[in-house]
Amino acid sequence: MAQFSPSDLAAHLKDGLLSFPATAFDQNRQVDEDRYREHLAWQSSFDVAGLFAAGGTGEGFSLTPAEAARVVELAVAESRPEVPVLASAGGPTVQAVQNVEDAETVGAEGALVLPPYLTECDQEGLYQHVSAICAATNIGIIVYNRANAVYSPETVARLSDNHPNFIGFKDAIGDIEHLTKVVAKNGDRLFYLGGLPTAETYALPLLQLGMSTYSSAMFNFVPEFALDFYSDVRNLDRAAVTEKLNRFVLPYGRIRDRAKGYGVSIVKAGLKAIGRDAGPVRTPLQDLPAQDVAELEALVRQAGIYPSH
Ligand SMILES: O=C([O-])C(=O)C[C@H](O)[C@@H](O)C(=O)[O-]
Repeated sequence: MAQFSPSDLAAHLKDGLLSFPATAFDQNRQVDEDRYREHLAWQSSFDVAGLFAAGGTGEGFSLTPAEAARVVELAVAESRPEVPVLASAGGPTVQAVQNVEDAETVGAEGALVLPPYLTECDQEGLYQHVSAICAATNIGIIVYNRANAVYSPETVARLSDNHPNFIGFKDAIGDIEHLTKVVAKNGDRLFYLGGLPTAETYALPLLQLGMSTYSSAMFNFVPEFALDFYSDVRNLDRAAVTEKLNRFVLPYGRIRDRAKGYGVSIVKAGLKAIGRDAGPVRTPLQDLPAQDVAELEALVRQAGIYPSH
């Protein structure tokens, strides 16, 4: 049974940093439960507002529904009670509905709707897809505006009007005009989170648009730095944000840009670099070669942001 009502969950998440933990795999690319438990316990020991298990960085798109349910269950078991766990809902509508039903059963407080795989979709179809997901559960639902799932301001408003448990809008498109319209139309009824690859890069300008938080993939391996960065953003400390962008975030982005999909793979490389190996990624992603991992490790050390424990 969820401890947070959907509206309490939104209020809780909107003013803290959000973690998207990597899912640990063993060398056969099967979920490594022990390592995942260890990673989750470590992630939740920091002052983070929520843990999105089996999200994008958690390779939720590469998990079977049964694996996703188990990963969320493990996350719920390992997370501190004050840190809510959210699941993901992906693929076709029947699977996404299954994902949220499973998530609620294992104790998740909410779920993020990932874009459906492969097909194009228009507003009515997206509305019906998310409506079915919202109707299948009592936990809070957030949509992820990305790839083939671009929600118009009107579709977002329709979901808000018809589903009290629809609580949030996450963006990875970065279209300022679109975001302005979504926020202007939906206001405080929802909370808004940034989800572009390496969300820190955009955090300060997007705050002005109403996105008070974001999903930090790098929180996986440099949690203290990620929390300091978030605090600088919320304090509107432009000088401190710029210094941290130059010291780590932008050079990190240059390694990330070497191949498609590295936005996720580089997180596992980062975990390897700090001695908390979470194993390989699953295809279609590819792991970073050893020389890139070494470069990332050197960057973390030079930046002085190796985790303290
Ligand atoms: O679902 C996810 O893992 C994401 O939201 C993508 C990343 O967390 C992105 O925001 C990032 O790379 O910082």
